[in-house]
Amino acid sequence: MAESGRSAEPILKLRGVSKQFGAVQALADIELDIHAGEVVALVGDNGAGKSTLVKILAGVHQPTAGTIEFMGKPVTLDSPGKALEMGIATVFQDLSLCENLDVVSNLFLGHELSPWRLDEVQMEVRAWTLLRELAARIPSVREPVASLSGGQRQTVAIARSLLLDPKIIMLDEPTAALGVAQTAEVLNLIERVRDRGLGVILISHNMEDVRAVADRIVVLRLGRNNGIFTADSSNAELVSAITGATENAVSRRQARKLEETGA
Ligand SMILES: Nc1ncnc2c1ncn2[C@@H]1O[C@H](COP(=O)(O)OP(=O)(O)OP(=O)(O)O)[C@@H](O)[C@H]1O
Repeated sequence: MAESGRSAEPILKLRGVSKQFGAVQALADIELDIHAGEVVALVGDNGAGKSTLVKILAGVHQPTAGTIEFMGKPVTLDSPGKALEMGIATVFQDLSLCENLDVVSNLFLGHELSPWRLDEVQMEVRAWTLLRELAARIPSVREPVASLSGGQRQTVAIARSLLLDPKIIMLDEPTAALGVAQTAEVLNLIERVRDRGLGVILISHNMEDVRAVADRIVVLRLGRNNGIFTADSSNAELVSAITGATENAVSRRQARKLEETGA
């Protein structure tokens, strides 16, 4: 649970954040810190409150209680535009890409460099530069998005968010439905985004992916914080924090292994 000796103030700090939908308490008393240059995985079972938390940070939902501080100041994220403007970008699972448009057009959709005279060359150069910096494997920026793989689409969606120069990027299940190679591509990309100094919030059900890139793993259970872990934590510890059960298939397998090795 230690914060690995980090001295810098978090970019994003949530304290006592709660959200009620009528009689349903979706989130209760949530604490979350996100620092520059770290990947924080947000994990939890179905209904744990991950989506609700993401939507609060994306300005879609307003919390019913609690405070959100961004760069040391209390803020109100009362619309998606406000969150983006402040520097919190979200890549939702649907990616919101235009299939028939090419990569450059998708990257600059809605924020073309010059609204009066679209400078195609400038946009293309900027697109290439960014994708090269991210070591993204996109065959051509003039390729329509429809012909790209799942991993490449995720890359385009992430790159598009980066053009707004955010401080925090939230990725909602970025590797869901991706194959092994494409997943590796997206995980590499997440590391590059972290190396650019952004705080990354990764929502994922896949513990292997989470362990591969996350600096900290924040577990939510039934709308509450249920522990903060690192990639070194055992699978059994994580599973029991997620499910609330200390006795489960993973812990039994682990106990058997320990017995066999005599450790
Ligand atoms: N708009 C809403 N109206 C009423 N209840 C809601 C609403 N959104 C979420 N909830 C409830 O809040 C709780 C948390 O849901 P949430 O979708 O945030 O969980 P989750 O961790 O994202 O789950 P999943 O992995 O299934 O998406 C659930 O009990 C859910 O039914």
